[in-house]
Amino acid sequence: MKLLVDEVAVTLDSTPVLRGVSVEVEPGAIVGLVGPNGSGKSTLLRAVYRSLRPGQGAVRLGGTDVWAMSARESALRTAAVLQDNTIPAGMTVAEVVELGRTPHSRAPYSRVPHKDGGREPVEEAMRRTGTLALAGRPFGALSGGERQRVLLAKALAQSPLLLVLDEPTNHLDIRARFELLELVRELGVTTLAVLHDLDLAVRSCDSLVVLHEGRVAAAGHPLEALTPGVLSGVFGVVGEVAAHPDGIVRVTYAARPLAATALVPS
Ligand SMILES: Nc1ncnc2c1ncn2[C@@H]1O[C@H](COP(=O)(O)OP(=O)(O)OP(=O)(O)O)[C@@H](O)[C@H]1O
Repeated sequence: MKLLVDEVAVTLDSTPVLRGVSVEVEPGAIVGLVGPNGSGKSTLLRAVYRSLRPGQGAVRLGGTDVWAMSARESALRTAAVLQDNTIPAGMTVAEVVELGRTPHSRAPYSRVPHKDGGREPVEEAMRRTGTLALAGRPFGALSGGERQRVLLAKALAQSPLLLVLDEPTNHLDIRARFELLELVRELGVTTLAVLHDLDLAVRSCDSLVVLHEGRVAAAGHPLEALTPGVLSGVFGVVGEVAAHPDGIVRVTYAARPLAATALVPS
C-alpha cells in the first residue's frame, strides 16, 4: 500500500520542527529517512503513525488520510517499532508479540488474549524473526538485540500494510543489522525507516529521504540522494557514495575538522 506524506508541517512549542515535508513510499518499497540529530525524523514518523497531528499537510495511506481514520483503523494498517517501547513489566516474549494482535481483537486495546485466529500470525511472526525459542522468557531479561527482534515480531503479528521503524537496528551487531533489514525486505511490506547508519541505509533501502532542519534536503536513489554536497552540507563529513565492482553501493566518509563544519551554510 502506498504512503504519501504531502507537505507536512509541524510546530512544537512555537518551534517549527517540520516545514513542508513530502515523502512517497511506493507499495512494498523500503524508504530510509536519514538526517542529523534533531532534523525531524522521529517527528515525521509520529505524524505517519498517527501519534502527532500535523499543523498543515496530509499523510495518506492507500489514498486515505490517516487522520480521517480512527486510531484502531490506523492500527490495523500501520505497525511501528519505536525507540521508547513501554512494555509492561513481567510480560513474556510470547505475550509481547501477542500484543501486536490487539487491533484485530473484538475488544480493542484489551490485553485479554483473543480467540479470533490470532495464534497463527503470532507464531509466524516469531518464526520469521527467530524469536520462537525465546517465547517463555521475560521480555525484560532479554539483550538489546533480542528485544529488537521481539518488537519487530510484535509489529509483524499486527499484519500491517505499512511498517514504521525508528532506528530498528539499535543494539544490533553489524551482521544482525543487515539481516534485520533483509528480513524487512523479504516481508514486502511498505516501510519507512529512520536509520542513522548511512552505510546500512544505502545498501538496504530502495530510496532515501534526507531531512535537514525540518526540510527535505535531498531524496531519491541512494546514489542520487547522498551526494558529496549533501554529505558535507547536511552531515558535516567529507565523503561519497559509490557502486563498487562487486555491485554493492557503499558510503565512505571522514569527519571534517570542526571549524570547517561550522562554516557549512545551512
Ligand atoms: N515538544 C517539543 N517542543 C519543542 N521542540 C521539540 C519538541 N519535541 C521535539 N522537539 C525538537 O524537534 C526537533 C526534531 O526532533 P526529532 O526527535 O524529530 O529529531 P530526530 O531527527 O528524530 O533526531 P535524533 O536523530 O536525535 O533522534 C529537535 O530539535 C527537538 O528538540
